[in-house]
Amino acid sequence: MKLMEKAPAKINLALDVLFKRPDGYHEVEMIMTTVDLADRIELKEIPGKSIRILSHNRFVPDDHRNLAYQAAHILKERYDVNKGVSITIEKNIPVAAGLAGGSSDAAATLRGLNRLWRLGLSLDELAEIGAEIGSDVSFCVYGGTALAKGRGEKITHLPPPPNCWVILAKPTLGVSTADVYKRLQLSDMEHPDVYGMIAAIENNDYQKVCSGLGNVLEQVTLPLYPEVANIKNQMKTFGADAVLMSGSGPTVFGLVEHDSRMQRIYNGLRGFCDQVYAVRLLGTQNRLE
Ligand SMILES: C[C@](O)(CO)[C@H](O)COP(=O)(O)OP(=O)(O)OC[C@H]1O[C@@H](n2ccc(N)nc2=O)[C@H](O)[C@@H]1O
Ligand SMILES: Nc1ncnc2c1ncn2[C@@H]1O[C@H](COP(=O)(O)OP(=O)(O)OP(=O)(O)O)[C@@H](O)[C@H]1O
Repeated sequence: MKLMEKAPAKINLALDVLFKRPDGYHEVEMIMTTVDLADRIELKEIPGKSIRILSHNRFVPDDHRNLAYQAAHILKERYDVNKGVSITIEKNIPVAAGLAGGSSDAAATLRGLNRLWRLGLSLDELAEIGAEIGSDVSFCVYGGTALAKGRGEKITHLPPPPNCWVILAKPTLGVSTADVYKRLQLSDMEHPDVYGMIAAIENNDYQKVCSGLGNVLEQVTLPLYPEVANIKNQMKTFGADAVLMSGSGPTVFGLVEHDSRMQRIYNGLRGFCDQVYAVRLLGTQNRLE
């Protein structure tokens, strides 16, 4: 028996850090939403009891370091599953990009194995397990649009944002999330208006979503990697309505309403950036089948 799960990327429309916690993590308030750029996860029963990871991407680990492996391992141990599984990851989301690719693969593996192994767990239960794997995994279990608090695992669902194109551009460099958080200076920080962003989404107000975009981690990543600031500027010059770095970077996203302008920005960026995507917001939540 085998089945497929889609693992979509996320962007952060707002990302604020409130303080550093005694456990070393940072207390955050983020508005996350999924976009239509997705890895595809194939889960297949195999003889024996092992967990096998298959991927054609050389940056994706094929052992216990893979977040999808960790998801399968936790479910297997916790629910006494005496079966083997192969997890094939068709990687479409750029790696170490700030788009939660690994987290979404783990979340899709949780949803998929819940079906394959007939565990009968709810999305809330899967999201709780996801939090043990990484801060972005709980959100990725649900997908859609949400306010994420705590270290990212406390999720409040929101309606989908106004419909628009999202142009993603990733410079050819990887960023370590841990390193970015470590370098963050909490004093003199300019905070985005996270609750203003929630109101903008609830009112379906595209202009206010655009004017409210903000990410405190830009204050670390932009000076460290001038290429990211360069891509932001290019996107603005080509005509994006609003531009922001996603997560800890280095991917930059631009919002744009009109098809013709989207095409112009996409073509313009392709001139000097290898990884450019024009995708729609997904906005709505996953459901268990
Ligand atoms: C930057 C974001 O992607 C925005 O969505 C997330 O905040 C990070 O989510 P993630 O990659 O799932 O993060 P994790 O794998 O849990 O943590 C990686 C490292 O980032 C730092 N980290 C992460 C989340 C958080 N709220 N505070 C932190 O300080 C910690 O040093 C941690 O060791
Ligand atoms: N399934 C996976 N796909 C990609 N990378 C993975 C996976 N599992 C583990 N990794 C490791 O995690 C690192 C970060 O990859 P990932 O693509 O998840 O970063 P990210 O998009 O920046 O995540 P986030 O936005 O949650 O911080 C990679 O360098 C890789 O070694």
